[in-house]
Amino acid sequence: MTNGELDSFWNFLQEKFKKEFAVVSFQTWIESAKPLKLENNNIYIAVPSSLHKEYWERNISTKVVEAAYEYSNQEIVPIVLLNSDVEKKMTQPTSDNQNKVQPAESPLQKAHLNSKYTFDSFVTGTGNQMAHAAALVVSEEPGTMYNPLFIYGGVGLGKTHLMQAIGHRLLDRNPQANVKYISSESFANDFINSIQNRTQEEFRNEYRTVDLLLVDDIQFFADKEGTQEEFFHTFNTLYNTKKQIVLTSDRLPNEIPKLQERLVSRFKWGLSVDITAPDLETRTAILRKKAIAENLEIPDDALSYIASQIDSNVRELEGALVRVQAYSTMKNSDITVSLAAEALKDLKDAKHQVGLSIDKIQTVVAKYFKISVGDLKGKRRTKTIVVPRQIAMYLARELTDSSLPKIGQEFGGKDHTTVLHSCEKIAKLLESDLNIQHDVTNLRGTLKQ
Ligand SMILES: Nc1ncnc2c1ncn2[C@@H]1O[C@H](COP(=O)(O)OP(=O)(O)OP(=O)(O)O)[C@@H](O)[C@H]1O
Repeated sequence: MTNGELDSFWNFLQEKFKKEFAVVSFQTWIESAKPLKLENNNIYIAVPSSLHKEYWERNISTKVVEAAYEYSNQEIVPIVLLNSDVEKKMTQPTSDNQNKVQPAESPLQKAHLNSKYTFDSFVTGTGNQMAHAAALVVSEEPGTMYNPLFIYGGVGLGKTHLMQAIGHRLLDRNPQANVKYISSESFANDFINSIQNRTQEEFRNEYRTVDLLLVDDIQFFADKEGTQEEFFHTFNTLYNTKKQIVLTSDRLPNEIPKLQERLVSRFKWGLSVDITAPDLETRTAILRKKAIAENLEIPDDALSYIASQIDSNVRELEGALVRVQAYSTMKNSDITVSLAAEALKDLKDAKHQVGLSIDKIQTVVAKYFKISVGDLKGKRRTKTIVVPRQIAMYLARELTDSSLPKIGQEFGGKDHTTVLHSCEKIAKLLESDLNIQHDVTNLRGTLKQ
């Protein structure tokens, strides 16, 4: 597809969605969006608010990929932008477009920090007070008091947010500081690439000269011998030059399987703090802050109701808020407790589907991916089997009440931490990977029939 065909593709899309969406939804989400351009198999789409952006990314993007395929047999992936960002870009003075020098990366881009994850937007309460206090100290006196700072706890409880807040604070105080945020998986990939491309010297320079190194989800170092070896040397260099290291994990260092003893002991040199699930008051405060940031008008009793429904994961809590907001737009009515209850009903129903067994999930997933149930339960680690296995575990967690050990047992006697890792992995991929979103949506649909 070329840019010349953009308009007719957009018309095609509109006609298609008109049939699929209710009138109010169509007017709210689709009509307000504008196609900007096609480039490198991406279609750039501008939307009016961050709520629209979230809604598009969760619910519409996959449909656009499907429609594009139907229209042109091509894989076109949408990139959703905010109108305000697009306008800002357009009003920025441009001198000579032809010979334009690429603007230097901002310190935030260079550090790979999410602009939303600051101390200001972080709500403290029982469960995260100690971690918050430690993070503040580290951001003010990096490399001295608690090195490394090790933040651990369950999924979606704010570890990444807090770790990045340290990076923001350091850059606020010293914009020249060399801050680097990276997930442990990207660190491992960078390292492997550096071996393949013979660029180990650059790799080392990049990681061993930072002022603050933030490594997220360090539990994924388990089993990666070479990466652990490399990280050991990175750690030593930074530590010896009094540079700050902050690590997160879903568990304590000594509970991470196959983590070298010398790393375990180093990770314990500083301070380990945990984050536990927030209580109702904190959850309500988090929702209130998010609602204010998004300019949403939601009465306090509705906020408390939403907070009372999701008790263990702040990421899911934020998702519930978006869901309620989308539902109120669709119904064209204000948010009240009863509207919130209606909006979240499906979510609860999904968790308690009568008769849905792990067995059934395995059968459906195996059929969908054209592999056997034995493959799902087995130990083979090829990608074509590992991803379906992780998706099946994720769905078993989402759609049944089975505990992690029970799910592990049903998948050929796997450890509960393997199940946890799989669920987290898929939850993360669902945020960005359109193929996975597509597969999981299809499978949920089939399982609900
Ligand atoms: N105390 C809090 N105040 C405000 N927002 C929060 C808080 N805790 C979590 N969040 C929000 O919840 C979402 C999930 O948080 P985050 O990604 O930091 O979790 P995590 O513990 O790193 O999860 P994972 O284990 O999946 O890596 C983010 O959008 C974050 O901003």
